[in-house]
Amino acid sequence: MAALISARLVLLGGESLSLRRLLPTYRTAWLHSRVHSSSPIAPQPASPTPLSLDFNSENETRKKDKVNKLKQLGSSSVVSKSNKAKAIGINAVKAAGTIKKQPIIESAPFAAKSFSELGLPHLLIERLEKEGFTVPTEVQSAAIPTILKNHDVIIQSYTGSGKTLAYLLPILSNVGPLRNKTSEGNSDGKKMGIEAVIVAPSRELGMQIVREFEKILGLDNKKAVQQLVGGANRSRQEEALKKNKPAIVVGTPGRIAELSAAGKLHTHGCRFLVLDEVDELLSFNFREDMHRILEHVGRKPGAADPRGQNSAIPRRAERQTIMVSATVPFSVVRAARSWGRDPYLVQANKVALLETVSPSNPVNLSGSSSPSSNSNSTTLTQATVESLPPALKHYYCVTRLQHKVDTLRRCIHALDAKFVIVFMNHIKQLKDVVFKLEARGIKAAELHGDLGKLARSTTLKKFKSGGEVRVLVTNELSARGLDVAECDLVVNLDLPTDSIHYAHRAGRTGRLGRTGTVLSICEEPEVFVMKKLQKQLGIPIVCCEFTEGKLLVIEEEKMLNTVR
Ligand SMILES: Nc1ncnc2c1ncn2[C@@H]1O[C@H](COP(=O)(O)OP(=O)(O)OP(=O)(O)O)[C@@H](O)[C@H]1O
Repeated sequence: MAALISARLVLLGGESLSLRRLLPTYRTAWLHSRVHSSSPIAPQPASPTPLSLDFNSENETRKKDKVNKLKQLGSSSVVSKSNKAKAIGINAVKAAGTIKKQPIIESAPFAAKSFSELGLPHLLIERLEKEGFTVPTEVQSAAIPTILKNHDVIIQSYTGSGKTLAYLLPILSNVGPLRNKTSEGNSDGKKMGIEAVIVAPSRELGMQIVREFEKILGLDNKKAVQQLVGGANRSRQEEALKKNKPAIVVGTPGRIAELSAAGKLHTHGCRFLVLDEVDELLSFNFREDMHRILEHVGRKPGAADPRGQNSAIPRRAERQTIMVSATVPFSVVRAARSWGRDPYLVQANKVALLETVSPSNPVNLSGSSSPSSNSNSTTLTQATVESLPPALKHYYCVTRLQHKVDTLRRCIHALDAKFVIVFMNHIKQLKDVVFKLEARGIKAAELHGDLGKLARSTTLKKFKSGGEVRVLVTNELSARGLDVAECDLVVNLDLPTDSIHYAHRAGRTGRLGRTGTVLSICEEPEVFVMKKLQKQLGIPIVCCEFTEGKLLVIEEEKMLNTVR
C-alpha cells in the first residue's frame, strides 16, 4: 500500500506533460526526438486573418440564436450544459472584438444553427437530417470549416462533445459517395483507392467510429468504409479491401501497419489521416506501428521533399492530418507542428494557429495582448484543462478496502443509476467485484482485454441495450471514446493513475450535455490523491457518504447535507 501511495505521489506531483513522461505507457521520447530535430527550421507561417480562413464573424447574432439552437437539441439537461457553453461563447465574442491585438485567435462560426451553414454538401446534409442530426455542436461548428479549408488540425474539446462528427463530416465532404462533386475523385467514389485512414487505439473505439461512418453513409453506401481492427479475421479484411475498394478505412495501429507492411493496404495516395485519441496513439505502446503509419499514409512513392532531398528532416506528407482528443499534452502540440502544415488548434469556441501555443506562453482566450494580465488565460501544459463536460458532478467517498463493493451498491441505489460503468486497475479483482455485485442482486458483467472479441462485443451490446447488464465492470480499455449515451454513473473503484485517466474515465457519463455523476471510492490514505486531481482538473470533487439510501455531502467541518 505504501508503495502504491508513493507511486501516486510521484505521478500526481507535476504538470501533466512531465507526469506522462514518467508513465511507461506514455513515454514519448521517440516522438520528441523527431520533433526537436525539425521544429527549429520549420517554416514560420504568416499570421492568419479571419478572412484567410473565410470564417464569418457574426458571433453576436449567433449568440442570440444559440438558445433556440439548444432547444432544438431537445432535453432540459442539454440546455443546462449549453447555458455554460453559452457563457464561454460570450468570451469568444469579446475575443473577436479585440482580434486585431491578437491575430492568433480566429473568429469562427462557433454557433452555427445548422449543418448547411458549415459548407457541407447537399447529399451529406440530407443524410444528417435523416439520422436526426440537425444542429452542430460547438466543436463541430469550429472544426468543420477549418478542416474544409484544408488545414491540419488538433481538435481538443471535452469528452462527449461530438469530436467524431467534427472530423467525419468534412472527410465525407471530400471522400466517398456523399462528397461534393466538385471535389477530386470519380463520381462513384470508389476508384480512388484509400482516401482516408482513421486510426483509433482500441478495437471497441475503432468499431464505434465505423458505425458512426455507416450511420451517416446509409445502408446503400456503407461499403465505402472498412474496419481494420485487430482481433478480427485478417484475411476477411483483406478480401473486403479488394472486393469493396473502400474510400475510408478505420482501424487500430497494429492491424493497419500489418496490412500496409504486407502490401495489402495502399495508402500512399491518401488525403486524410485522423489520429483519434492522439495522445494515446503517440504513447510508447504504439510507437512502431504509428511510425509506419505516419511515414506511409499520404506519401506518394518518389515524391520529392519540398525542402530538398538531402534534408535530414523527415519528408512531409501530402495528406491532411487531423488529431483528436479531449486531453492534449504539449508533446502532441509539438508533434502536430512537426508533421502538420501550419496546423491549427480547434477547440469548442476558438481556433488558433498552433505556432502560437507553447507551455510558457499560454493561449489567451480573452484577446488581451498580455497573457499574464488575464485570469481566464489557459495553457496546454495542463493537458486536462477543459477536458470534462461542465455538467458532470464529481464526488469521492472514503471507505475501507473490504467495504468498497458495498459502498458501490449503496451508491447505485442512492442515485438510482441505470447504466453504471465501474473502473478498476486489475483484471483479477474486477472478476471478484462482478461476482459480489451479482450476489447482491445487481446485474453486472466484466469487460477487459483478456476476453475474446465475441465476448467483448456481446457484453457491450447487452450493456448498451439496457436491462440485461446494469453495471459494466471494466478497466482502462473502456476509458477512451466509449459512447453509451445513457450512462448516468461512473465509479472509480480503484483510483486512476493521473488526471488524464480520470478525465477519460469520467467522460463516459454526461455525454452531449446530459447529466452524469462520477464517484471515486478511496481509502483514507488516498484522500490526498483526490485533492490533487481536483486541483489539476480545476473542478470540485466533493466528499460524500451514503446513508439511508441517500448521497450525503460531507462539508469540511463534517456537517452533513442531503443533496438527493
Ligand atoms: N450535432 C449532434 N447532434 C446530436 N448528436 C450528436 C451530434 N454530434 C454528435 N452527436 C452524438 O453525441 C455522442 C458523442 O459524440 P462523440 O462520441 O463524437 O464525442 P467525443 O467528443 O468524441 O467524446 P470522447 O472524447 O469521449 O471520445 C455520439 O453519440 C454522437 O452520435
